[in-house]
Amino acid sequence: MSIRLGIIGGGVMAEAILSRLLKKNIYSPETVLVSEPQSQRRNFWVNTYGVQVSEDNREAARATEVLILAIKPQILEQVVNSLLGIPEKPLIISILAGVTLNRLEMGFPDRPVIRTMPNTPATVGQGVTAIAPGRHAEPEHLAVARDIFAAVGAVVEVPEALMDAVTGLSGSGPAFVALMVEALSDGGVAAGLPRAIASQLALETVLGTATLLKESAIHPGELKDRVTSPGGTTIAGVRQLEKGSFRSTIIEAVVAAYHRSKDLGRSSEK
Ligand SMILES: NC(=O)C1=CN([C@@H]2O[C@H](COP(=O)(O)OP(=O)(O)OC[C@H]3O[C@@H](n4cnc5c(N)ncnc54)[C@H](O)[C@@H]3O)[C@@H](O)[C@H]2O)C=CC1
Ligand SMILES: O=C(O)[C@@H]1CCC=N1
Repeated sequence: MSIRLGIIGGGVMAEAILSRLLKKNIYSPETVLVSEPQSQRRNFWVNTYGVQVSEDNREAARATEVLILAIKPQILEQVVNSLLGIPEKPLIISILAGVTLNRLEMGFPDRPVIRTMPNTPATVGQGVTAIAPGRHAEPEHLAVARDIFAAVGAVVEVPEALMDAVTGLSGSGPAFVALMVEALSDGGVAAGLPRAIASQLALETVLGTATLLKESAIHPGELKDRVTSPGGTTIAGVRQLEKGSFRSTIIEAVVAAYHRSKDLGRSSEK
């Protein structure tokens, strides 16, 4: 059977995306090929998902429909070189942080290319992916990319100039939120809770608050006002957060990740 979908780099994000595509029967395992240099990881792919595997990137590039680049930005050049002269013309979808459409189109001249930024909640179908089409991407290519990422969560289309900002926020954001869940749990333990209960309370609080904000569409500041009783417990905590520059620290974390994404893009063009 011919390969419809090729994936170069079978790591964390490849698995987050492909596991859902397979689960939703958008691709069947025998039509997918993951190219991955680590033999242990290749075995994992075969044993867990039944997809085809290879250590040769050119095998993945035989894909008739889509080739997803899921390697680290730092090895893009090596991967581009490994694919020089491939005759097939699948739609190329990059999930690489920072790497510009200009760089991708230099590596894959005249081919349809779409730059995207998914995030790890894709693993449970709760991701959000921003997509930006390249010069040769037609509406039907965009539709294919939308279908792929809709299988793992929400999809937004943004101008390419905003992709580094997206990376700083939703691409890196799951790590920032995970740190916050961990810190909430630590706070509970510091106040005397057993760890297991503290972790459950922390996680459910973040999940419940996010769901409430999403379903009610109220502004986060309004929700904060609803929780803070005059002279109560919450305002005592908010006061401490403000002393510790909580919001400013998060803002600066997103901006630092945005700058790092830009740096990765610049290095990949050298
Ligand atoms: N981890 C995350 O939360 C997100 C990552 N990304 C982007 O996704 C890309 C992949 O990230 P992860 O999955 O986290 O990395 P990872 O390190 O888990 O996966 C990369 C895979 O590529 C393989 N690889 C190394 N050299 C190769 C080569 N020459 N040819 C083919 N495969 C090769 C590695 O063995 C590894 O399995 C990165 O560009 C990153 O910027 C995008 C959104 C979120
Ligand atoms: O840390 C990184 O570079 C990747 C891109 C977005 C999330 N993880």
